[in-house]
Amino acid sequence: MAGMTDNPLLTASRTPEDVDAALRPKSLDDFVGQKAARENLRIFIAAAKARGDALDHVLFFGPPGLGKTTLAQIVAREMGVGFRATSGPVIAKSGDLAALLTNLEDGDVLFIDEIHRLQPAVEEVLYPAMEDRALDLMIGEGPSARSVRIDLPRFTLVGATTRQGLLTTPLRDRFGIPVRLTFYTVEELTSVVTRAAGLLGLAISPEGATEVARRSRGTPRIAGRLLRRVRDFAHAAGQTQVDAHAADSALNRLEVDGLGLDAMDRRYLMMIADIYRGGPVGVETLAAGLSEPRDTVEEVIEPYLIQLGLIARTARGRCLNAGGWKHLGLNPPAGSQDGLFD
Ligand SMILES: Nc1ncnc2c1ncn2[C@@H]1O[C@H](COP(=O)(O)OP(=O)(O)OP(=O)(O)O)[C@@H](O)[C@H]1O
Ligand SMILES: [Mg+2]
Repeated sequence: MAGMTDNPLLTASRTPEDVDAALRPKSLDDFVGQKAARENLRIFIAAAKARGDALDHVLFFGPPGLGKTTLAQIVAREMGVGFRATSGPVIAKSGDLAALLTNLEDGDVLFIDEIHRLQPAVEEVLYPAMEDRALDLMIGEGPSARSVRIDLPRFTLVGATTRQGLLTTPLRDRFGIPVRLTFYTVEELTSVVTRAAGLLGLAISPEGATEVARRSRGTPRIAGRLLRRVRDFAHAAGQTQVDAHAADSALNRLEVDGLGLDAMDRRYLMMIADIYRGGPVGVETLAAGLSEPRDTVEEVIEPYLIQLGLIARTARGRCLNAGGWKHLGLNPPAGSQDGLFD
């Protein structure tokens, strides 16, 4: 499993993943929120264990930072099996995947992050592996070439993706347990923040925890990051406990507004409001204007703004909703798409 990175004391330089690892829940009981997904997984895991079988293949999908990697690790731990991790872009050739598969031990979880980015030739190796626990290898070349089928150990493929829509149908269909992760409620994030503060040894009042939760974009990873920065400001100010006021002033200094939107979110909203009079405007145009890849705009920026109802994705492009104008403190122009005549 994650092994060394689980212990922050053993890692000198911390990548963002290591920082995440310190706060990662280790069991389904520790995992806050996503109640339906959690309870279903609990049942499927118990049933597979009772049958003495591997768990069916699981696909986690949803915006970044909601707990896909965390849940993949928890699945392996709750099943009591080994955890091997890789990611779509890292597997260059079908031979690499074949090697990974043949080296699995009975029951192992093979985690493929960013599974929508697998090469087509690599993906084809997965089909028989997932369906029949078999690998089809070509031996020899030319007219004498023949295909040999090799049996694989029982295993569970756990895939994660921020873009379920980019998965091919044959791949998507081979996951018996698709799990959609959704943004967390403020209440759930308050638990996440309180738990994380405990792990960080930081004293925080319930109101302080709620303030951080409210402004974390529905995302545990952001809650963890903001909490660390709030802790830094509190230390600098010599405060021993973070209360609502301390959290609020720290978050203001981080330019995180009352809805949890950051500078990039506001630039995005301002661009639609200011330059495109509320839209509709195409996502490519917005991405170019923000100097951000289109993927980032669609996967990271937009989902939460849509969830808040500030913008809408329409066939002709993105539009600012009444709530979006209001959040910017602006009035929609007369005759705009939204609000006045709807
Ligand atoms: N339900 C939860 N309770 C507490 N902490 C959580 C929860 N879900 C996620 N976290 C924390 O949020 C951080 C990000 O989680 P994780 O890495 O699993 O997200 P992800 O969905 O895999 O993101 P990405 O799409 O970027 O890979 C981790 O530090 C993890 O500990
Ligand atoms: Mg992840």
